[in-house]
Amino acid sequence: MIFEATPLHGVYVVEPVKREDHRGFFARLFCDEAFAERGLETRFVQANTSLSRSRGTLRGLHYQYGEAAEVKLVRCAVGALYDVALDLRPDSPSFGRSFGVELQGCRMLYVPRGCAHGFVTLAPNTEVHYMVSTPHARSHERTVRYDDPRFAVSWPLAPAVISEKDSRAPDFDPAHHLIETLRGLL
Ligand SMILES: Cc1cn([C@H]2C[C@H](O)[C@@H](COP(=O)(O)OP(=O)(O)O[C@H]3O[C@@H](C)C(=O)[C@@H](O)[C@H]3O)O2)c(=O)[nH]c1=O
Repeated sequence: MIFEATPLHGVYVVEPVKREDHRGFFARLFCDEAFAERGLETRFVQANTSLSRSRGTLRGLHYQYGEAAEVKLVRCAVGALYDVALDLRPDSPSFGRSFGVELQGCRMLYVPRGCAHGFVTLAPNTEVHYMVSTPHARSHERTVRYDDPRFAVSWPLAPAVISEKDSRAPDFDPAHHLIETLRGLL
């Protein structure tokens, strides 16, 4: 597996190595040893999937705070998407910056604790699969609005479909977004 560093501390684009033959290919999507060698999370407790019917469906930017902070390993299983990590760790050298990458095929994004995550779909009927390191904790969820002026995330297209929760997320406020609970996660 190839781990490409990004401008965000601890965020990696993960490229599985494909072993090709006349049938097609084989690739590892997760390898405990390869992740452990790089000090990355190896314990995932949930594998999630979502289907977005329309191109331009935007989900995010979501994270869990405090003890519920979670690592995500995200892959687009069907279709294509533009995946974004936003660094909310106050003590991170890349605090406040975002990184986006197109995911399709085997390419994945590793999103560490303390980063918010979201995506916009680039094709109809896009299916996302992602593993998370901490159980879902509704009481510890926060959303940064996709168009929050504080972060000015650059999206490749305007959202055509978005949940009410995501469109109504309040403007960034360190107290509401509890970013102090994301200190010390580096
Ligand atoms: C995330 C999650 C949601 N749910 C429920 C809550 C709700 O009824 C329904 C849909 O939830 P949401 O609207 O939050 O789904 P969605 O907007 O797809 O949320 C996801 O967005 C992406 C960007 C992420 O990074 C994920 O961690 C997750 O937050 O599923 C669970 O039961 N378990 C879970 O782990």
